[in-house]
Amino acid sequence: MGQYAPIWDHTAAIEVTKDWNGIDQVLLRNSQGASLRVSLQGGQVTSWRNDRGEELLFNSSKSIFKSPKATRGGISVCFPQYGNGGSLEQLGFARNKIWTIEDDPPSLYSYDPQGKSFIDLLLKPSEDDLKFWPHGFEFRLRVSLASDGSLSLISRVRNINGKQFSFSFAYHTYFSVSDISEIRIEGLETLDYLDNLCQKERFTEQGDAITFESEIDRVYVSSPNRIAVLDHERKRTYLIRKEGLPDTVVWNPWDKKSKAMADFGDEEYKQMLCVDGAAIEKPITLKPGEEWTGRVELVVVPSSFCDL
Ligand SMILES: O=P(O)(O)OC[C@H]1O[C@@H](O)[C@H](O)[C@@H](O)[C@@H]1O
Repeated sequence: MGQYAPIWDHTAAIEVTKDWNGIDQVLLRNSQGASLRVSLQGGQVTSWRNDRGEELLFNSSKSIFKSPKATRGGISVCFPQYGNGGSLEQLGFARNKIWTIEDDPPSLYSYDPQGKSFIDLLLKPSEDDLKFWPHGFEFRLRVSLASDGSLSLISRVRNINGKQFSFSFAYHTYFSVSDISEIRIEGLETLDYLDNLCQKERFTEQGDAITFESEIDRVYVSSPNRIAVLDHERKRTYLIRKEGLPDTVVWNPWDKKSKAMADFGDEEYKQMLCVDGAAIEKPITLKPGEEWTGRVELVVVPSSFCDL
């Protein structure tokens, strides 16, 4: 295993290979042996491993690996729609498109690349996309792996249209957990949420942490920028730090009775939990020439070090 290198040559830590559909996927590694893999199919992060090689993201064993759809698991970028309330496919088209690698993107304000390996991806609408969503945009996604193994995603959406447009957004993140009934989420207590299981009715969270004993599908609105997912059995806590993303989606389908999900095993709900940094309640509006940035950083710490 490599030594800690304060200045990590990120280009040396990147490998591009083909997946089984012949689509490029990028493997990022850090000097400690952690890794992450991102596919040009959807810009989806399909794997994130710590320095012991343990997978931190859930991927369904029944995922249908057939382009052009996002697979069930990992982290997918939901844009320009979240949910199935709009005219587009559920969770938007960005995750079902082929992205390109951008070698020299416009520089990122306040980004410190030291010790990180990263890749820049770009999505522009095709003529076909413009028929369904007639707004010119450039979507830049930087996926980074830091020397401590943390993962960050930075999205930049620029309006290159003559008119303003609005969109909603989420990093749809399937965490791998030991057993959903043992998991707690801290940081969302006392907040209002829109309950997707009750036609988006608004409720206020009453518990002092979120725990799971049945299906949950909620959008916590105006949530804090730091949230913790505690997995006692694995003695591991996921810290979610977000910026530019006011909401947090929490979803576990439980025994999937309410949904027909062919790409999901009967018992797999026990090993997954989606917690998504998002902008849903109030869509983002961009005037011509404006750019929006939404960032999330995922850090894993031993449970005893959890500090929001
Ligand atoms: O099947 P996907 O695209 O991974 O998304 C599944 C779910 O994602 C959740 O975040 C939504 O709130 C659910 O309503 C939805 O069904």
